[in-house]
Parts: sequence; C-alpha cells; structure tokens
Amino acid sequence: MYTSDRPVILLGCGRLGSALLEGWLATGTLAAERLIVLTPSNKTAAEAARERGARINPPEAVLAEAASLILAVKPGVWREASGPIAAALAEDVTIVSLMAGVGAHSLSSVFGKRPVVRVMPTTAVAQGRGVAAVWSNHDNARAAAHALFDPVADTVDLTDEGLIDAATAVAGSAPAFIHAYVEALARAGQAAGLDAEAASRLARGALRSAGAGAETGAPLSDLIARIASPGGTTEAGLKAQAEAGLDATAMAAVQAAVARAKALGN
Ligand SMILES: NC(=O)C1=CN([C@@H]2O[C@H](COP(=O)(O)OP(=O)(O)OC[C@H]3O[C@@H](n4cnc5c(N)ncnc54)[C@H](OP(=O)(O)O)[C@@H]3O)[C@@H](O)[C@H]2O)C=CC1
Ligand SMILES: O=C(O)[C@@H]1CCC=N1
Repeated sequence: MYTSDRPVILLGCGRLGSALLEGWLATGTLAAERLIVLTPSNKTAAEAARERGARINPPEAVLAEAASLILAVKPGVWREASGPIAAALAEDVTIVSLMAGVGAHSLSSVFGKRPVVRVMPTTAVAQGRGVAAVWSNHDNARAAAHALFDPVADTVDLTDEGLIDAATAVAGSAPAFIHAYVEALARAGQAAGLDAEAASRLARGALRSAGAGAETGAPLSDLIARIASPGGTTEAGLKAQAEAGLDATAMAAVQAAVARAKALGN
C-alpha cells in the first residue's frame, strides 16, 4: 500500500500505463486524488481515474507536489517527454522507470541526483496479478517501488541492474511468448481435426488451467507430473516437444529480447 500523502505522476497512459491505473484503483493501492496522469491524448483509463478524482494534465506547478514519477512512455520518446517536466519536479522525487533498456545512468542525465528505481512489470498488474522485477541502488526508491507494485504484482528484487534485460524477456515480454505458444497449440489442434473455434477455446482453456495450477504455488515439475500419466499422452507430447527444440525456442526468444532491450537503451 502506498502511504505517502504526496501524489504520483504517471507519464504515459498507453497499454502499460492504463493497466497500472486500473490495477491501482481496483486494489486501492493509491487514492485517485493522489494520481496525476500526463498523456497527450484521451485515454479510457485516465478518464475513469479523472472521474474518481485524478488530475489529468494539470498545470506544471502541480508536478512539484509529487513524490514519484512513473515513466511509462516508450524508450524512444522518454527524453523528449521528460525534458519539459524535469525542472518542475521536486528534488527528492523518485524516478520509477518501467521502460525496457533505458539505464539508470541515462535517466540520471535528465533527472540529476533524484533516486532512480527500475521496475519491469507485466500488464496483468491491471488485474492485480502481475509480476514485476525491481532494481535500485537506493533503499528508499526500492521501498517506494514496492509500495506501488506489491499490491498488484509479485515483486522480485534484482541485485544488479544488468539483470533487468533478462527480467524484461522472462517477465515483461514472456506473456506474449506464452500466448503465441497457445496460438500454435490451437493451430496444431486444427491440424489434428478440431474446428477453429473449438481449437481456440480448448487451447485458451488449457492456458487458464495451467495458470490456475501455477497460482497454487506448487513447483512446475510437480504440476507437470500430476498431468503426465506414466506411459500416457502427455509424456509422449512432452518428449516430442523437447526433441523438437523447446529449450532452444525459449533460449532464442529470451536472447533476442535481451539483445533488443540493450539496443533500445543505446
Ligand atoms: N506493454 C507491456 O507489456 C510492457 C511495457 N513496458 C514498457 O512500458 C513502456 C510503455 O509501453 P506501452 O505501454 O506498451 O507503450 P504504449 O505505446 O502503449 O504507451 C506509451 C504511451 O506514451 C504516451 N506518450 C508519448 N509521448 C508522451 C509524452 N510526451 N508525454 C506523456 N505521454 C506520452 C503515448 O501517448 P499517445 O497514445 O497519446 O501517443 C502512449 O499512450 C515502454 O517503455 C515499455 O518498454 C514494460 C513492461 C511491459
Ligand atoms: O515489447 C516491449 O518492448 C515491452 C517491454 C516488455 C513488454 N513490452
């Protein structure tokens, strides 16, 4: 729970910014009156927050009240988006960057000595069921990030900023990798004779079932063992999947995402 009386600025209200707004308001992490949203265009989530008391694009002087600035803009535009507001911020404001690739050193080149924390969440923060990697050199900044993200995500502290790129691949991007796998499963189901709708519903249901299993907290190896009857269909499928290069596929996806994060930061 975020307990500071001072507001939080959300810079950028796109897919991730909107998901965060929804999650914070749904979980009561933050009273809407404490939220300031800076967005160039109208967004449904921002309008819903405005109706509950959030300030959308207020006069610049208001920004000095904030305790935290959340950067939820694209890595390619953060400098032009931050430049005009940096001077208006309090000297002690915590910079909470959700951006892939952009390092603390670059952030400090714009925000000076203000403490920086990097957080890499998934969009399931909207449902209060995300996961988020957290890295900072500053204890207070890390604590501020935990106050904002613990209510909407399983937060995983990283000891080294260099690990954020790996976390971006394995958390931020990975839900899309998994959705793509489920789509491939549905296509394979169609190839095995199911019609498109049945294949899609069955594959999505399998994803939901896997998620429900994962949410019990049981080790994934136990969950696999519970489904795979000795000598049965699952064992046969798992063996074929491994032989077809499942590990290599995951490795390729993670390595490509890590490389892209590094390129985005340059
Ligand atoms: N989507 C995801 O799952 C995740 C994303 N991230 C990170 O979050 C960040 C945002 O990604 P995502 O939400 O997907 O991107 P989006 O493009 O959906 O959102 C970015 C938003 O930034 C807004 N914006 C652009 N310029 C400004 C400005 N000057 N001031 C304020 N807002 C501005 C855009 O406004 P407009 O719509 O009006 O153009 C847009 O809505 C990225 O850095 C990404 O690395 C991290 C983890 C997961
Ligand atoms: O695709 C991206 O670059 C962002 C970062 C992690 C998820 N979405």
